[in-house]
Amino acid sequence: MKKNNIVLVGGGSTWTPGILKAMTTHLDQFALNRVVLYDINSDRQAVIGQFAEILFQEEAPNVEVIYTTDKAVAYNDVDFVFCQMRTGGFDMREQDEKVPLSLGVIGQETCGPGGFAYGLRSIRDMVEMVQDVRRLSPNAWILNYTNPAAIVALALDKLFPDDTRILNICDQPVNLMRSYAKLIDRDVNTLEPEYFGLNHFGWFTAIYDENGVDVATEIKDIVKNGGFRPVDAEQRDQSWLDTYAMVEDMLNDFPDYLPNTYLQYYLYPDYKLSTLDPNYTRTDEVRKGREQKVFGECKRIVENGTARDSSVVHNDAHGDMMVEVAASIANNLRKTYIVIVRNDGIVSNLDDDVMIEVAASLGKNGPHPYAVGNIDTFYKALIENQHGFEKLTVEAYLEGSYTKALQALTLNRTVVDAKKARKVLDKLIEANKGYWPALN
Ligand SMILES: NC(=O)c1ccc[n+]([C@@H]2O[C@H](COP(=O)([O-])OP(=O)(O)OC[C@H]3O[C@@H](n4cnc5c(N)ncnc54)[C@H](O)[C@@H]3O)[C@@H](O)[C@H]2O)c1
Ligand SMILES: O=P(O)(O)OC[C@H]1O[C@H](O[C@H]2[C@H](O)[C@@H](O)[C@@H](O)O[C@@H]2CO)[C@H](O)[C@@H](O)[C@@H]1O
Ligand SMILES: [Mn+2]
Repeated sequence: MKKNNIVLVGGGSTWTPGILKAMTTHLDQFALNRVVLYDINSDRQAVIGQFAEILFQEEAPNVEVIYTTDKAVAYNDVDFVFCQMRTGGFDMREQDEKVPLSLGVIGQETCGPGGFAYGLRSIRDMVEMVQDVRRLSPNAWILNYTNPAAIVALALDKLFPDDTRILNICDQPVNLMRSYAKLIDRDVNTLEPEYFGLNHFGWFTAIYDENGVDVATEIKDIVKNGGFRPVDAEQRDQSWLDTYAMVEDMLNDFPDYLPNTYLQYYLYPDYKLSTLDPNYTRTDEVRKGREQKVFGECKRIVENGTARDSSVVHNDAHGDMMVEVAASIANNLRKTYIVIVRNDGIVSNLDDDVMIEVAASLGKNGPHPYAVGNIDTFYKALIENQHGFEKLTVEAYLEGSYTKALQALTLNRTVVDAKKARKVLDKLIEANKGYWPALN
């Protein structure tokens, strides 16, 4: 098996220790020669980088570990880029959530105006990353997890249409699959999904077990009676438990398919707004929770010189998926993953340029998506509206267009009212000075 050189962009991310741990436990599936962590923030990078050195020294001493803030080191001779950057960090995530909430609109990092603001920040850094990687490692696979993945995917598809080695992925479908599997007491690896939609905006239409039986109805019947929880509920903050509980409402209203949890913001914007605190949002929860825990634990491990006693830095759906996706490509395993690809007829009654999220076989030539066919009016209309929002967001960025930005926000189901959209847009422009292009 080929030993891969990989770089983690956003090496100082809160998710990095879990991903590194997953790498050390998947070496038989995804062999490693060199792991580079790259971040623009040297302080964050140093903490996680020193942890990485200890982890690999203990678990895989033959793998070279480097942490750096130098792109030339990071992107040189790479086989796989795992990208998970957050332009503007948690300070700007806080603005994405609190600015809309201050004006009575949903504040969420990937949905609605928050996702719009984050998208306009992410595009610039993501484009730069692709250009840098391609200069130094023309054949590297770029596996992107950076959010808002829907907007990032659309922008990269528009700007690098011939680059067939960029793949955008979200871990939420896998996390939902793991949660369903627990609900019906099955091994998730025996289940095969059918899925369509946009990122953070899709539905499972079927889930087949190893005998070809669709178990979606069994899952829906349990969820509709309440008590749906994430597989890793004991590690979750209350807001995530509330989010999973909303799947029951969605299914009772729209029983056709199992919905992605993020649809709650688009289907029940008034109710969700009434539950959100403009002064204490998910960013506050993450900073007090995951960020402190991860950085505190990495510092403790560095002081003690061992990671062997650590239960905080563990595998999770996110890390496992990132490594398993890379393994499926590197070793041509052609396993099924839900990924984001250009539609090009997969959903027959949607435009070709929509970046859809769909199940695909993943091998050395990339994703081969499974055909979906025609989708029903309700789903088609929801997706086309949301795609309009995403497309106009990308065009607003590329053209520096205030009008397109206003159109995008007005289309979004969490906003709708154009006067509200204008107020939110103007306040977001102020908050994002230095990150966004000028919008005229
Ligand atoms: N696709 C998914 O399903 C999924 C799942 C989890 C996280 N994510 C995404 O992963 C990213 C990291 O999330 P987090 O909560 O750990 O955030 P974080 O702020 O802890 O980590 C992001 C890191 O990226 C760094 N960074 C910012 N700009 C950079 C650039 N231009 N180049 C290199 N590094 C840069 C920051 O300094 C920071 O250390 C976010 O985009 C998040 O939305 C996606
Ligand atoms: O609010 P955060 O920062 O905790 O999470 C935002 C991310 O939420 C989803 O990711 C899940 C993931 O699906 C699951 O496997 C587990 O690792 O928890 C994550 C969240 O806690 C979403 O898919 C991502 O896009 C978000 O970045
Ligand atoms: Mn996601």
